[in-house]
Amino acid sequence: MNALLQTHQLQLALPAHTATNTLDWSIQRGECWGILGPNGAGKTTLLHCLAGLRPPRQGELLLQGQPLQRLSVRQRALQLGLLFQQQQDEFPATVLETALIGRHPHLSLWQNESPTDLALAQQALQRLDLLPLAERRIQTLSGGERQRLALATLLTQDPQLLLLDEPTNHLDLHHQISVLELIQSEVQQGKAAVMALHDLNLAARYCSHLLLLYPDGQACWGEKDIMLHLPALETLYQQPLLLFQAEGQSIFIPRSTNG
Ligand SMILES: Nc1ncnc2c1ncn2[C@@H]1O[C@H](COP(=O)(O)OP(=O)(O)OP(=O)(O)O)[C@@H](O)[C@H]1O
Repeated sequence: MNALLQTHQLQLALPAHTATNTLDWSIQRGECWGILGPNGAGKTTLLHCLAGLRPPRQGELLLQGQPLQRLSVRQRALQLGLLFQQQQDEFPATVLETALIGRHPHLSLWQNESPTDLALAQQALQRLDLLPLAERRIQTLSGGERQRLALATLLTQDPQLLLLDEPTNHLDLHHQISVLELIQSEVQQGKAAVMALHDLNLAARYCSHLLLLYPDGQACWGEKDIMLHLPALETLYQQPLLLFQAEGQSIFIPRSTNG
């Protein structure tokens, strides 16, 4: 079976990425990948590269076996969707209108949204606890509500591969868990997700696989249980950590660096 996304000999076009290693990575249906690394390591750049928004320094990306660069923007958007780290709201629109943008790749140029498109957007808003706000202007939303709307728009788009840049940004504890469980349930239905995360404990709990990205461009990747190696994580973050087990989960706590 084809991987949803494959990279061959990939290197990101970042000046700090001086390592000669290349990324030969394969993302299969049913996998939930976490990208871990310190600020500036290149997690966002990697996600943008996987989405076809930034060319790599070298290498090739295959989306369901097709070279990504040869696919049109619409063909890409039918197969993958990207949640940006920050949302840009330049035009006035309601919550429902914004969720419906997710249907645009599925419509021809002058085609209006159908009742099915509307139902998909409403279902996505419902899953993100936003249906009561459907007619609200997006400029009036709180940070967490706006983040949940971005996720609802992505669910309305319904791509096979979800690329998520810090999906728990701005979310309270309850919504962090509900959003990650929602992503997990999408993956269990045969999609795949790749998400940049800063919370090691959420990554340990919700990801099946991890990619550790170092500031010089070195990377290692594999199944979560192999990658959650304390010394490797301490080197990655340049931060001593304590490791506990609770209810079968690994819990990482940063140690004080003040002696
Ligand atoms: N357009 C740009 N011009 C110059 N430098 C850039 C540009 N975009 C990204 N960078 C630099 O590339 C590096 C990687 O940025 P990126 O946003 O991918 O990191 P990140 O791992 O996602 O970081 P964070 O955890 O802080 O979100 C950073 O040092 C950043 O300053």
